[in-house]
Amino acid sequence: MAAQRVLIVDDEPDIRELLDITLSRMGLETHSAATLSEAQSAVSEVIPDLCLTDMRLPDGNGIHLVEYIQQEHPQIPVAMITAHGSVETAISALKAGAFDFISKPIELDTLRKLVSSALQLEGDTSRLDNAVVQDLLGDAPAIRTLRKQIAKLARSQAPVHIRGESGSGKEVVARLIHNNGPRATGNFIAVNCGAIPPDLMESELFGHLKGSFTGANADKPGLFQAAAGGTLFLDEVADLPLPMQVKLLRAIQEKAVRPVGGSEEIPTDVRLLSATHKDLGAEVEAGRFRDDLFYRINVIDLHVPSLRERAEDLPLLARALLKRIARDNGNEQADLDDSALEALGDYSFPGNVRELENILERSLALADSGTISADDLQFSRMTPRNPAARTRKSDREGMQTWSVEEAYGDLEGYLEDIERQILSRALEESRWNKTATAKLLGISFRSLRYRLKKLQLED
Ligand SMILES: Nc1ncnc2c1ncn2[C@@H]1O[C@H](COP(=O)(O)OP(=O)(O)OP(=O)(O)O)[C@@H](O)[C@H]1O
Repeated sequence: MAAQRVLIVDDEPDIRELLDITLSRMGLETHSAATLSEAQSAVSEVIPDLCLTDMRLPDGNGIHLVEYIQQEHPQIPVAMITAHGSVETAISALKAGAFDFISKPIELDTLRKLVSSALQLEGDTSRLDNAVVQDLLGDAPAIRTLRKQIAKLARSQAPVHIRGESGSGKEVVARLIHNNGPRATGNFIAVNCGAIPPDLMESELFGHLKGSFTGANADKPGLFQAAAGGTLFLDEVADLPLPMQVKLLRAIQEKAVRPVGGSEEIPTDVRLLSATHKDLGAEVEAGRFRDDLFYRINVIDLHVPSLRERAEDLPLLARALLKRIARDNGNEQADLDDSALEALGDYSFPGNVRELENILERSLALADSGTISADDLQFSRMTPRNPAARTRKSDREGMQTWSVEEAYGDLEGYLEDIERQILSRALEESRWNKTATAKLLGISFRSLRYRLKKLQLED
């Protein structure tokens, strides 16, 4: 097999030589260029399998080369060589489409790892595209764009922040980025930052040494260590307490973690993906999320559309998910009739695809035959279908606003409708945990139960 080709772009002869020797020892064929214009011609002549470029070149900068390659030969991965500590440059390179960066002075071990992982990216991408279609169901334009972004980002090592409502598929997207990239053979570790008690968080993430606190009976590695060579997915990252945000930022900056009770830092090699259903920018403005951490984890920002934003996908999703559920239950036949599809189309799905799955699972269990009809969906028990027919202005967040005129003739019904919306939103915010919902609304658990029952929101 012909050796893979690497194009080295740097105006310093010493660095070119160092890279040349190291890469040749890895069995690679090297080509070099000292300027931006030389590099652009070499890219078209050599069509390398990888390009390593310095940031500062005598006739331009490396970002231009990244952009040029993205435009002309998007299949070629580019890694940027940056000056020590210049985070801004590294981030601009990643945003422009570089798959990774390495800072000077170049550590040869890091260089070898970077090059090996970049060259593993070569291969049959049609298989990957199929996997993305299968796992991320949908045909709406926003989903098609998302698939393309996933395929591209899977090749990169850049931190990606995934935004989207609860249950919209953020974790599905994170897994696809991991599974289709060079770290696929490593672990994908997902951690829900909102679910770990704050006093255990440091030890969960970074590990602890035996005896470091009561109950620490043995050394325990943390999630960073478990994800080494793979991907760490920080779900609900907005829920990280501020002191923990400082420690996380440090771990990202130093690429090392210090276990609780330890005095030494342990190097880590993880790709960081994160997600939240909150508006992280607004959390920064409100002082609840550190802007320096935001800047580090939000290098690339992906938006997963809510089910409402892609209503045209509903029939396809419902049928495919139902098939999956039926198969898992040992049933071969399952379908939805037109009345069921119409009823689903009328519903707003605050819990998105997860809620759709739950509704279908419950309906299939209730249906007399393998075909689900509108009655089996039992929407009357849980959704305000009739009151929701009132059309009202929506505010920025999609929460409805009230108007006096609309209450005329049915004040009780109107107030109930508003209360129902508030409860649905609070339930969603608290991920359907009723204790947390009651706390959020400042009412007792009993009172919440009573209201859910009264408003037929109980499932
Ligand atoms: N496009 C999709 N195609 C197929 N299944 C999907 C899709 N989107 C979501 N799902 C399914 O919906 C459920 C919820 O998805 P996921 O856990 O990824 O959502 P999430 O946005 O991470 O939720 P949360 O904010 O609650 O963590 C999962 O069972 C997932 O398989």
